[in-house]
Amino acid sequence: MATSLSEAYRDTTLQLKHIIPLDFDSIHDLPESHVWTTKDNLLSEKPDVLSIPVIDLNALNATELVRNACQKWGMFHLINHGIPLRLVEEVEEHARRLFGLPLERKLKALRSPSGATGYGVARISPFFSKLMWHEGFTIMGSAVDHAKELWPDEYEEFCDTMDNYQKKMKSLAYKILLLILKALEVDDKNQNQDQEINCTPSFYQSEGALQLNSYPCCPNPNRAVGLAPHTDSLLLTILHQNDTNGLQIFQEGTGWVPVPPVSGALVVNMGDLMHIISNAHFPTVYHRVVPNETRHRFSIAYFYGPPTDSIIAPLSKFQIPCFRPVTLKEYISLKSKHLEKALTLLRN
Ligand SMILES: C=C1C[C@]23C[C@H]1CC[C@H]2[C@@]12CCC[C@@](C)(C(=O)O1)[C@H]2[C@@H]3C(=O)O
Ligand SMILES: O=C(O)CCC(=O)C(=O)O
Ligand SMILES: [Fe+2]
Repeated sequence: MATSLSEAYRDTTLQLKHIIPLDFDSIHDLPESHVWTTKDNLLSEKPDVLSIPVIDLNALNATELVRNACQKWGMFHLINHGIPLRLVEEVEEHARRLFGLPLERKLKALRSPSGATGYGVARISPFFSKLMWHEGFTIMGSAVDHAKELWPDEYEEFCDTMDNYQKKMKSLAYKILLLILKALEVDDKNQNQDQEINCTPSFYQSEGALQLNSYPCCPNPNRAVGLAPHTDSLLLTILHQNDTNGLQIFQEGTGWVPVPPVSGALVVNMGDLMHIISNAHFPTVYHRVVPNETRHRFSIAYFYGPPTDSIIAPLSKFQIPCFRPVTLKEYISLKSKHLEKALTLLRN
């Protein structure tokens, strides 16, 4: 039987400091464990002169807009995406309620040392010597087991909302994937011949994962990091951010560019697998989150990827593939050992 996404993420055992977040409620000064050096966090940030494009999913020229955005940024804001605002707000409210619980309650749903789901710090944490001003909650499939640990008697509404959101995200992600494949000029004729594209129905079987992120107000935001720079591993990520700045993406030659929230829009960014199938035409987005002194940031990220036994390779229209084929399972394992270097290891 194919390995599930959560099993594929279950191969490393972590130290507790790389699982248990800080008790943010009881902290008034930035602890030494969370002080990053200038080199880590103060790379110059550009003012808002550059902005990530806003694309209407129903625009007649959506394919072209997506192609340009993916080539230049690997990212765009999406409007007219069809996800009811009410549902997005409900997910955000549940996230607020969850992270608002006292630490000892949240620890009941702590991710196990070799587990993939539940409450904890970001998975990339062991790669950095300092800890992040962040707490997360990861859902793969049903959230019921962890939700029962948090709220033994009233977990159903949380689970229903998360299920509904994941279902809607999955079909939106599939629509976006088709648009991106079109942008890569995989025409319908090719689609029938192209083995990788023939995999798209199996992409639809993908489980995806949902990550609730919380970045509490930070006493010394200039010396702390919300989420350390990283790229997302799967095909694409669909992100909702509350009305609080913090997300930034790195552009070669420019530096860190802020991605302020656009009301009603969702942020779509390319992940490592899209970089591979596009034969490096689309960058995988290197991004980070900086903390805020007065505002508590929440974000909801949906990671979309094919089943873990799928083979990921540059589309066959690219005659000189710059990456070797890899199964998603193998890629997850490479990434958990080598982080950003995983992609380089696949270069032909
Ligand atoms: C399906 C995914 C995608 C994961 C791992 C797993 C569940 C949690 C996701 C994140 C969320 C936070 C950033 C990241 C880098 C992390 O540390 O955990 C993401 C990672 C990835 O995109 O690699
Ligand atoms: O909070 C954010 O905007 C970023 C979240 C993120 O990068 C992630 O969950 O992978
Ligand atoms: Fe990310």
